[in-house]
Order: sequence, then C-alpha cells, then structure tokens
Amino acid sequence: MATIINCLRVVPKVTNTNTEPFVSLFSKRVSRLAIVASFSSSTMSYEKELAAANKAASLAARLCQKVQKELLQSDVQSKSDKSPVTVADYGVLESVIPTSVVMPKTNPSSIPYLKTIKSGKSSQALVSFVLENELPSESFSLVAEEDSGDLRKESGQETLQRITKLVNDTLLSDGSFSVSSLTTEDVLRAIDRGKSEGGSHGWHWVLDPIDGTKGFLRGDQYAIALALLDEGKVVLGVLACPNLPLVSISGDSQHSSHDEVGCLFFAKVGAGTYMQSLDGSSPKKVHVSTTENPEEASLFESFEAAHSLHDLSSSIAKKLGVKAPPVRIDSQAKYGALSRGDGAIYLRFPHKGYREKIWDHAAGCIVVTEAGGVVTDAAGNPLDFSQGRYLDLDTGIIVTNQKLMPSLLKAVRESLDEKNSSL
Ligand SMILES: Nc1ncnc2c1ncn2[C@@H]1O[C@H](COP(=O)(O)O)[C@@H](O)[C@H]1OP(=O)(O)O
Ligand SMILES: [Mg+2]
Ligand SMILES: [Mg+2]
Ligand SMILES: [Mg+2]
Repeated sequence: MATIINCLRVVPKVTNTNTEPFVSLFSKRVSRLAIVASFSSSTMSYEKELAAANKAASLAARLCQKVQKELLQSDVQSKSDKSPVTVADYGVLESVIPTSVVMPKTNPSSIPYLKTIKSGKSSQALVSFVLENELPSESFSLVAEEDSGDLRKESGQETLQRITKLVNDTLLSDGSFSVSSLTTEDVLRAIDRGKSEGGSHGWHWVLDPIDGTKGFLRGDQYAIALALLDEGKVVLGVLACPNLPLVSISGDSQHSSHDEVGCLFFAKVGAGTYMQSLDGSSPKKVHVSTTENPEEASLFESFEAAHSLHDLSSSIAKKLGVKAPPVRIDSQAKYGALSRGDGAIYLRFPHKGYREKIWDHAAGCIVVTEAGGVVTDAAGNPLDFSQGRYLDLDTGIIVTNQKLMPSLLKAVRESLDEKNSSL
C-alpha cells in the first residue's frame, strides 16, 4: 500500500466526490495495470506541498534580504559620497538592474530603475525551481508575476548571469539540493514556468515573488507570497515577510523594540494559520482580532496612495467609528499582520481601471481566513481565484473578523454610494 500511495503522489490529480482516496485496478488485462488515484480537496493533506512552499518562500526571502541589504547600504554610501552613482557601485544590485541605468543619489523610491528591477525574477526562478525539485510531477503549473522577457535579449545577458549566480548562491547556502548549479537556461526556464493561466481545474501554484516592490526599494515591508489552488480554491498559502517585526505592529503595542524581524505565515485549508520566525523558531497558531468594537479596531491600508483610495478608506473608517489613524504598510504583510490580530480591518480600493491579480491576494486570503477572518470584495462576495490570472471583482477588497464584517459592509456601501453620487 505504501508503494501505491507513493505512486499516487506523482500521478496528476484527478477529482471525484468520494471522501476517501481509492485505488481502482482495471485488472482483467493483468499486463496493463492502471492505477487511478482520486482525492477531493477536503481529504488531501497537502502536507508535502506545504513543506515545499515553506522552503521555497523562506529561501526566496533569504535572497531578497541579501539584495535589499545591499540596496540600502548602497544608498547610504551614495548620500555620503557626492559623486555620480552607477549600478557598478551597487554590488549585488548589479544582479537585479541593468548596468545601463545611472542611479541618482536620492531616496530609492524615486529611482527610475523601478520599472526594470530584476529582483522579482531572481526570486521567481528560485521558488519555481525549488517547487519543481521538491515535488516532481508532470502536471506542475505556476501562475506568477514575472517573465523572462528582456533576459533573453542580447542586452539582458549580463543581468541573466548575475541572477543565475544569485539563485545558485542561495541554493548552495541551503545545502539540501543535489543539483550542482543551475545554468542560465535553467533559470530562464524556471522563470517562464510562471506563465500558466491558472483556472478552475487541477492544481496551480500562484506566486508573487516580491509583493510590494515599492516597500522593498524603500527598505520597508514586502512579502514573498505563494499559494496553491486546487480546483480554483486556495488550499494553502505562505507569506514570507522579511521585515515584519515578530511582535505586534498595532498602534497600541507595548513593545518598545521592533528589532526582531522576519515572519513566515502559513495556512492550510481546515488546519488554521501558523507563524514562525524566518530563522526557524517553532510555529505558533495565530488568530485574528476578536474585537466587536470598531472604536478599538485599527485599520490597515496601502502605504502607497496610488494603490488604494485613502480618502475612501477614511470615510468608511469614520462611518464605522474607528478612532485610530490608519496603519499604512506595503504588500501582503498586511494580511499576515491582520491574521495575528495586529489590526482588525484591511481596506483596499484601487484606482479606477486597476485589475487585481490573483498572486496579490491568494496567499494572504487563506492566511487570514484560516485565522478566523473574512476576505470579500466590496459587495461582500468571496474572492474567486478560479478565473485565470486576474480577480474579477466588485470595486475593492475588504478584510476583517466575522463580527465586524456586517457593519463594515454597511459602511462600505454607504461610502461608495456617497462617492458615486458626488461624481
Ligand atoms: N496602481 C496600482 N494599484 C494597486 N496596486 C498596485 C498598483 N501597482 C502595483 N500594485 C500592486 O499592489 C501591491 C502592493 O500594494 P500595497 O503594498 O499597496 O498593498 C503589489 O502587488 C503591487 O505590485 P508588486 O507586486 O509589483 O509590488
Ligand atoms: Mg504584488
Ligand atoms: Mg510583485
Ligand atoms: Mg510588480
């Protein structure tokens, strides 16, 4: 039986409605034995997949931390040194930005390499490689933000070499991989694994290799966000948040020091949400805030006003009776912080015309829901991850606990009505 179960793990998944795994032997022709494996998402344990996802996201976090550290050190150097700065001065940053870009001496958030930064591609190559290596399967599918695009052009060769070195150095630092090193071709292939369109059938991994790029460049919050869809439903999610303090970031936090940073949140359908430090402390179960009183609730929103309508959030907060000013942080670290009760509400209302992508919410959504929270669109509908690379939703995304959701939805409806009637 153990052999059969091992076989089943690598057989592309077939769905049915039974509650127990079963094996059918079409045995009349003994020479042509076929094994049909069948699981429903409620009986799958996803244990192996979760372990692989944790490993992949943690390694990607290590890679990103290294790049961000270099980025910030370089910025300090550029401020004390008045000479023009080029990427040649940026050490490991050379692996993530084209050498043709001349870096200004100012704050990273104003640097024009925003559009060309390649750290996401390194992180994506690493996660894609680790997942495939840990979970060999013919049906591997990955929906991810980045592609290999300009790395395949002549002008991208130097950057590709540097990305390859960064990925190999990170794999080597883990010590558990048998491969000696990836070639540039392996890296391109790993990145382009992320081209899947997802959908409502089978398994699809969903990855944002660096979520919150602007926070990453500023030295603030960002996340590596990885989730697994089974038949269009999120069944596991991992959020690595390298800069998130291990203690609460809520406004009334008693902790004077936020020095210890680096959180890994992970959740599996029906099994709750856990958090551990990225250094590998033992996991602790987390739960969303249980407050019923909006006056006590603190509210999260995007740091970037370009990503979410801050005026609308403040109108909703006022109607609801929230007293504290909003806590503005980048990336899906907001979902992680909310899952452990640092805040009670997250509002996200992008500007008109912006289409939300599944990799910006899949991992965060299960991390919050398994911790007892609720994630819906502005009309109160659950998010639908089965429609391909985009989320098709009504107006915005709102997140809170079950007790506050009805009054939050009411406040959202009223504020949206007011906004629409004033147009
Ligand atoms: N104009 C935009 N409106 C809303 N979200 C955006 C916009 N541009 C990028 N994003 C994405 O929003 C997410 C971060 O938002 P926030 O930090 O405000 O919560 C990121 O996924 C970011 O992409 P990316 O993953 O490339 O950083
Ligand atoms: Mg993102
Ligand atoms: Mg991203
Ligand atoms: Mg992006």
